[in-house]
Amino acid sequence: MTSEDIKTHMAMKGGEGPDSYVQNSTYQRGIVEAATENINEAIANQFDINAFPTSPNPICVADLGCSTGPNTFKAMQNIVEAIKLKYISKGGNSKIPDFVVFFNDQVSNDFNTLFKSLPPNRQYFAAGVPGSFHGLLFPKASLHFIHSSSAAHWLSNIPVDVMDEGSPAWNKGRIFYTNAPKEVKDAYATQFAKDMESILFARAQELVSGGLLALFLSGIPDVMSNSDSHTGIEIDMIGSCLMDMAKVGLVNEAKVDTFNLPLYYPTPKELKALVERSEYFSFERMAILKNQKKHVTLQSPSMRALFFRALFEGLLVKQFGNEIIDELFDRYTEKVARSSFFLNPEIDKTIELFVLLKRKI
Ligand SMILES: C[S@@+](CC[C@H](N)C(=O)[O-])C[C@H]1O[C@@H](n2cnc3c(N)ncnc32)[C@H](O)[C@@H]1O
Ligand SMILES: [Mg+2]
Repeated sequence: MTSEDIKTHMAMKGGEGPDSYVQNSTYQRGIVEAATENINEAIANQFDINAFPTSPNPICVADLGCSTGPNTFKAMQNIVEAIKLKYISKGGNSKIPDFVVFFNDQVSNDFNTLFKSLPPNRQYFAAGVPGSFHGLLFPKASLHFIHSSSAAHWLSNIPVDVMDEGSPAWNKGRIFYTNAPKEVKDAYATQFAKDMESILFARAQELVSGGLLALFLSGIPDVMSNSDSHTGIEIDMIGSCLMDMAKVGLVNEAKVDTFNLPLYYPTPKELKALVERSEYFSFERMAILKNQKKHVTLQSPSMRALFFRALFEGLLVKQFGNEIIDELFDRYTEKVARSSFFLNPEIDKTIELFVLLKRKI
């Protein structure tokens, strides 16, 4: 899996069918809902409307890794409403500006589905921006507020060592770093650190002075080993289903060895250290959100299978072909149903991290 493969195959399952992201993203919706309060506070306390010359210039907002909807619409509506409210309450006689919302995702994202379902009564002009958020996406100093939810923990690349048979970080027989040797986890952590640096560098160019960057991403608590993470175990189980299939000749084992998922779950401490390193931003706030939705929305093993299928199908098809996907997720559903963690929600240690950064003057 090269970085080019990731770019072109990572997008969530398009369309609006039963296994699409649109139909299987209530979990991520829970994060957007839990974030509302943090966003409102950030805009009320840290968004300085007097610093931005508006009218006739619009306020520009971007959502990075927006996917196909509908969660992005809810997030963007909330941001626009909160900024408008600020103009009404604090702006004196100044006119409420126009708003432009830029919806960003990888080129392989199903933007047609996104555009078709844009809310008809939206209070903003909408545009799609294709490309990776690890690079520059917008002109210099053109954005006032950048938001990203459930996306910044996706990596741009698989660390080379993880795919190198001669390295101690060679990830044989697994597709993720959960339950892998420490070297695998460390290689993933290094890649995440690099990617975060690229994200911050690019955003620093694009934001106006005083502009805000609000990132929401999945993580694990500070005191915990990665194998305790429920999410990690569940992803690991996709790998173990693939290995079962390799044993009976349904997939090529070498392909499992070289396949690895481009995701990393940082701890709050780790993330804080990385963002504080940036010379362009002041660190405003960090919080841990509680997503109430996982166990409400993913009640059955088959719903969990659909959840992961909507996320990973593109990458899995690229590596293993389309023919194995139904069988893989049938096996996965059975494995989840038999596993003890499924019955015990307490094992789920995944947390949602929020960081708020402000572009320095
Ligand atoms: C789980 S979805 C989240 C979608 C939406 N933000 C939500 O909350 O429902 C993650 C999205 O991030 C996108 N993504 C991941 N890495 C990206 C990158 N480097 N550049 C642009 N989009 C990326 C994926 O394509 C996917 O659509
Ligand atoms: Mg592997």
